[in-house]
Amino acid sequence: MPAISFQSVSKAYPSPRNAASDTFLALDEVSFNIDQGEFFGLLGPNGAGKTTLITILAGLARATSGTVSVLGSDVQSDYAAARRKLGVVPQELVFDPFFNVREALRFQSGYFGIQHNDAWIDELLESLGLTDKAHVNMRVLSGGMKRRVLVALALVHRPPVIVLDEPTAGVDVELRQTLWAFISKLNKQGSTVLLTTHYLEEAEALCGRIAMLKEGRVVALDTTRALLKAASGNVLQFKIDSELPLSLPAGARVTGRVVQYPAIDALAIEQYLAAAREAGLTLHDIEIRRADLEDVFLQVMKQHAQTPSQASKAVV
Ligand SMILES: Nc1ncnc2c1ncn2[C@@H]1O[C@H](COP(=O)(O)OP(=O)(O)OP(=O)(O)O)[C@@H](O)[C@H]1O
Repeated sequence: MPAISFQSVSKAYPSPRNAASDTFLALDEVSFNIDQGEFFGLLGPNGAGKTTLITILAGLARATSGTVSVLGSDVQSDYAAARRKLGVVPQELVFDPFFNVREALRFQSGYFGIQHNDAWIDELLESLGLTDKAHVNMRVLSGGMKRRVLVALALVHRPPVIVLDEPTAGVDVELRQTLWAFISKLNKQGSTVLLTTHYLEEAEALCGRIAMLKEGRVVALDTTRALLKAASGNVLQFKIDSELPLSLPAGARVTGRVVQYPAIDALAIEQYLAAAREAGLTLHDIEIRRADLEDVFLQVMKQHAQTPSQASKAVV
């Protein structure tokens, strides 16, 4: 039995552009399974439909069509059972301002009918670096501390399936390390993890399999290893002091002073370097590296660039 199953999931919202009777498909026939024990990444650009899919998984929104189940429990028809098996860390910082941290965790335990949960609550506080905040009111915690509490709240009932929706957006390095060490430990102990993130180096390091969504459709789904292997070869990277001259070949990714060219072989690298020399460019910190998940992501998104028919994907 899969940990999570999405079968032909579609979600239509009222169209933001067109007449009131029009709808817009935020999810379009999304189907895939996540096996028990996987660390699975769900990636996609802004607006791809990741949060919509997670909201449906958490039973907080209804799919327009299709079915979703958690360890065999349908998220609609068997909501309570599915919810008990899931721990969802939401993207938004939602919390009750009247409780301190320990009270909030006890209250959440009660919601799931769990009494005497203090040993596990202590372990959660300790693992997430929250022990000295246990008696602090949620209202006065910093954003990063509130995010830690959200993780603890999601895990308070020891769910076998953990869903993290951009858990490291805007959080410091220390929390990232603490969080990933803890989540990886739970994964090694058998928990299934579904992660959405825009930090592709985190996804590359943590996830065994990855699905990429674009405009509500799955456009790539494979092991991280296979996705990286299928990417076209190497990347030539260098820094420049000036603008990139127009005479240089197209296809560069430019971030500030850093220029990156996808380079299939040595000949391609030589050609880029020759073009730079002819243009009189001074190159610094020249480096040739293997394509990483960010390169793969950009390649996949480019392959599925919006076509005119998709641009007007409104369904009347
Ligand atoms: N309640 C809603 N009503 C109408 N449209 C919505 C609603 N919620 C989301 N959408 C639209 O559905 C699409 C998918 O949004 P969603 O939030 O799922 O994307 P996402 O992949 O999570 O993006 P991000 O990376 O920015 O969090 C977007 O075009 C969004 O504007």
